[in-house]
Amino acid sequence: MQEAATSEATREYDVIVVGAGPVGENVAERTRAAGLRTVIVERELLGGECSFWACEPSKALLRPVVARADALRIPGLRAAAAGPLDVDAVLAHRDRMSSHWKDDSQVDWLDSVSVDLVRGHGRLDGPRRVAVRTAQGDTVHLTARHAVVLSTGTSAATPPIPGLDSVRPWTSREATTSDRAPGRLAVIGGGVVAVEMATAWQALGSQVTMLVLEDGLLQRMEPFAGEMVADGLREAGVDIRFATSVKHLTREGDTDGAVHITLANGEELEADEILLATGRAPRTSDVGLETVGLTPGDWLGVDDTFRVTAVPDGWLYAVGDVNRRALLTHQGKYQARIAGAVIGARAAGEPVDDSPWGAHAATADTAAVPQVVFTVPEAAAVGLTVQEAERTGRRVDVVDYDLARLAGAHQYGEGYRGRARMLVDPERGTVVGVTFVGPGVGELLHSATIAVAGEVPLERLWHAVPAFPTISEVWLRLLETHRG
Ligand SMILES: Cc1cc2nc3c(=O)[nH]c(=O)nc-3n(C[C@H](O)[C@H](O)[C@H](O)COP(=O)(O)OP(=O)(O)OC[C@H]3O[C@@H](n4cnc5c(N)ncnc54)[C@H](O)[C@@H]3O)c2cc1C
Ligand SMILES: NC(=O)c1ccc[n+]([C@@H]2O[C@H](COP(=O)([O-])OP(=O)(O)OC[C@H]3O[C@@H](n4cnc5c(N)ncnc54)[C@H](O)[C@@H]3O)[C@@H](O)[C@H]2O)c1
Repeated sequence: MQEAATSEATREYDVIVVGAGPVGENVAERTRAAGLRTVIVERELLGGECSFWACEPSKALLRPVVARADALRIPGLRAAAAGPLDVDAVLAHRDRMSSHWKDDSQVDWLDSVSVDLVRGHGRLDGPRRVAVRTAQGDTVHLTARHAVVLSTGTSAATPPIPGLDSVRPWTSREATTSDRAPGRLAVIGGGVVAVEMATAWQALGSQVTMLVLEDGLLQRMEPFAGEMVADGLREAGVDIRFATSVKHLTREGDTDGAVHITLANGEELEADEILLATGRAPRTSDVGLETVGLTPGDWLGVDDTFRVTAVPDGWLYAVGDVNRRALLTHQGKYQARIAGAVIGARAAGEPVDDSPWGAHAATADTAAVPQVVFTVPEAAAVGLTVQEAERTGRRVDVVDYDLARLAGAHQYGEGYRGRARMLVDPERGTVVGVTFVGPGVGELLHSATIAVAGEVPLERLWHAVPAFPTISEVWLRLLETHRG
């Protein structure tokens, strides 16, 4: 399909998707595959945050760091890997993995799946209507027969710290795209962006200081994950300050002077750049929510089929980061597959199966969300943590295992350190949560996701034999430990 030319006439589609990040692209592909005429609206680059300012560039920065840490554990390879990273080569690799911030291949793909594209800023303009302001200043009016989908994602949240604007802080965008390592980088936050970007820039030559409100990292995971990731960061030279809040910021001079950071406890420190890694805010402040009775700037609450619950008649859907169910690309794409199918079924007058684990309900959003944190060591988790089980009053058996005892871990690298935790529902005899921390565990996570989402009985898991000598033998050890 060609990019649409602008005109004042209203164009009618079956489905309008606003926001062509990974989620919007997948919704559009699915509704088109269901036979619905679909248009997608994008104001920046097709591929969204994930492709250009988040997952892809950040993982490209981290892969050499993680690979080098692995190589340093291997006899015969250690000496070869002992030197510093080739920073220019890493940054060039990051640029390639971000397609040099061009979306031509995405445009070709959209074309190949027969979805129309309108470039510009989309806003709701009353029920089933979207007005797109193009870069040329024209307005394209669109109307939808069946559904409008908002998949506008999130941007970095900015905390109310006095002086913040005047220091021009880095957000995740600058942290993933910078073409140089600042001499001193201060990071505010202790979540996923903070630990990943601290890992990357420390290895690329910055002296990183983390300023963390809480007394641990990665608060949504099991506490041992944050502890082991903190150990790894400290060993790499990162200065982590827990229970620390920033009171005031100033920057010397106009552009590249030092940032002065005053902490609430009165301490002062300096940095060349300061990164805000303090969570995300929904991109809903300028998408016309007020024209359909919603409040601009709010997250969009949805049911399990992604209909926005506060809007009558079921024509408005919100999919991906913007509904706040799980701020992850793979989970957003799962939501997109479900949303595409349900919009298709409703348009065709077919029955909707929104029962738990049905074709049209995103049950995994609440039962089995996997996440890998790409640090040294990696942290990977799916399903419940002990804290979540306690909060929701769910009884669980907790089974722990030290990964260093596995033959596969010894083969993986000398001095391997890692931990695993499995949560079992004692009544049903199924796994409801798993956390792994250690080198290489990211690739192990899907086995846990299958166990949790598949509700595989422990008796049957006993027959799933892990290969020797791999780290996946942890499954056997966890089951043996549970049996006593
Ligand atoms: C540094 C970082 C690293 C991350 N790493 C990972 C990772 O390794 N794995 C993982 O699973 N997740 C990761 N994430 C999370 C991941 O980036 C998001 O979950 C994902 O991008 C959400 O996709 P989305 O399509 O919902 O939104 P987005 O990717 O934000 O896309 C939304 C799109 O909508 C467009 N848009 C917004 N408003 C309008 C409008 N009014 N009109 C037209 N277009 C509009 C935007 O331009 C954008 O293209 C990371 C996030 C960050 C910040
Ligand atoms: N590998 C991955 O899967 C990956 C990588 C990066 C990001 N992400 C996704 O992106 C999302 C955003 O990540 P994030 O790290 O920005 O958010 P987060 O919610 O994980 O962490 C936010 C951190 O900021 C701190 N914070 C919040 N307000 C603050 C304030 N006023 N002052 C000081 N600290 C403050 C919090 O205490 C917390 O430590 C995550 O939900 C995650 O799902 C995923």
